[in-house]
This record gives sequence, C-alpha cells and structure tokens, in this order.
Amino acid sequence: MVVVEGLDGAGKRTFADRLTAALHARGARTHGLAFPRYDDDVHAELVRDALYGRLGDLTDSVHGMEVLYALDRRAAADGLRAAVAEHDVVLVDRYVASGAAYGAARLHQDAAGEFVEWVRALEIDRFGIPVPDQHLLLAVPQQVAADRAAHRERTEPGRDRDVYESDGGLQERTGAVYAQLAAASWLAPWTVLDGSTEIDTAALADRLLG
Ligand SMILES: Cc1cn([C@H]2C[C@H](O)[C@@H](COP(=O)(O)O)O2)c(=O)[nH]c1=O
Repeated sequence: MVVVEGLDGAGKRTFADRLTAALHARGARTHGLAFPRYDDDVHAELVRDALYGRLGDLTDSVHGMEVLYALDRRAAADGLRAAVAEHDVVLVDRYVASGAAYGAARLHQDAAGEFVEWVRALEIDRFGIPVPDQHLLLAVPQQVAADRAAHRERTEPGRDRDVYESDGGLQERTGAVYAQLAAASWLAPWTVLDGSTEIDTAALADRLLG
C-alpha cells in the first residue's frame, strides 16, 4: 500500500493518475482510493458533514475530527486489506498521516508530538487499520498549493472549499508537520517529491514494482 500525502492543491490527484497510468503501462494491477471517502457510507458522510460545518462546533475539536476520519478508515479497512491481497499496488490518496499532520497543525506546538502518537495508537493499535508500506509526499510551497486549490474551485463547479482549505496558516503548519513525519519515517518510509516540477512517474513506477 502506497500512500500519497500533501497539502490541499499539492496535485495529488493528477500525480496519482499519472503514476497509475505508468503502472498500467508496466502491466501492474492497481487499485486506487482516497480518504476521506466521498461515498454514501455513514462514516464518510459524517466526515463530509463536519468538513462543511454541518455538525456545529464538532469541527472545532481536533480530537473529535480525528476520531471521525479514523472511523472512516476503520470502516474501509477490510476492503483495503482485500485490495492489497488482489493488486500489485494499492494507491491511497491521504491516510493516517493526514490525520496526524492536519490535526497536529491545529494544536499548540507543545501538544503536537503527543497528538501524532495518539493518532498512531488510535488508528493502528486500537482500530487495527493496516500500516502502509510507504508514503510519497508531494511537497510544494504553501502558496503554490493555495493557488492550485483556488484554480480548482473556479474550474470545478460545485466544489466548495472545506474549512481547512481556506486557512493559509494552517496549510503552512501542516506542511511543516509533514516534513517532520517524513524525517522521522513515521509509520513507514517516506519519499519526498518536489510537487512543483514534473515528477518522473515512469522511474517511480519501476521502483514501486522493483
Ligand atoms: C484523510 C484526512 C483528511 N484531512 C483533511 C485534509 C483536507 O483538508 C480535508 C479533505 O481532504 P480532501 O480535500 O483530500 O478530500 O480533510 C484531515 O484533516 N485528516 C484526515 O485524516
């Protein structure tokens, strides 16, 4: 299981599409999914309700939001394990590390380390969510990500910004936490990719299959 992480507007979706095409060109069987899920599962619905401010002040609770994201992942865990068994590469757009990075970025710096470990204990130890094999972090300057997110908002009708996307300071701090998680090889190894340049997805596909 390969997890793609990055700020809102880092280009994860385009990158995942290109990487998937490169994997298919090599005959690999792939499966892709994204968290939070956007289907009619009740857990996914609750996350979406919270993200768009429809659950009152639950959205203000860092731990409350993390529990919702974690429940969404727990509900998908059996399907994920089955997908891993049946495919060469399962590409996941956002996973436990998003929970750690976005949550820690909303807390005071002194509480961030403890929160990151609480996320691991909740999701991996208590919920039994599968540990990924590796992370690919699409690193871009916060302004680049913000410009891309704004562009997407203009060009994709009906796609409103969620509560996090409108907060540039939060995105900046999230980027810093991602860098720390990558440096610490949190949960699994991390590869940091420069998301502001064209990434060599062919070479990456070779490496993932190698
Ligand atoms: C999966 C996940 C996403 N998020 C945030 C990142 C995004 O700002 C927002 C929605 O994700 P998305 O834009 O990738 O669909 O939710 C978390 O805070 N924790 C999580 O566990």
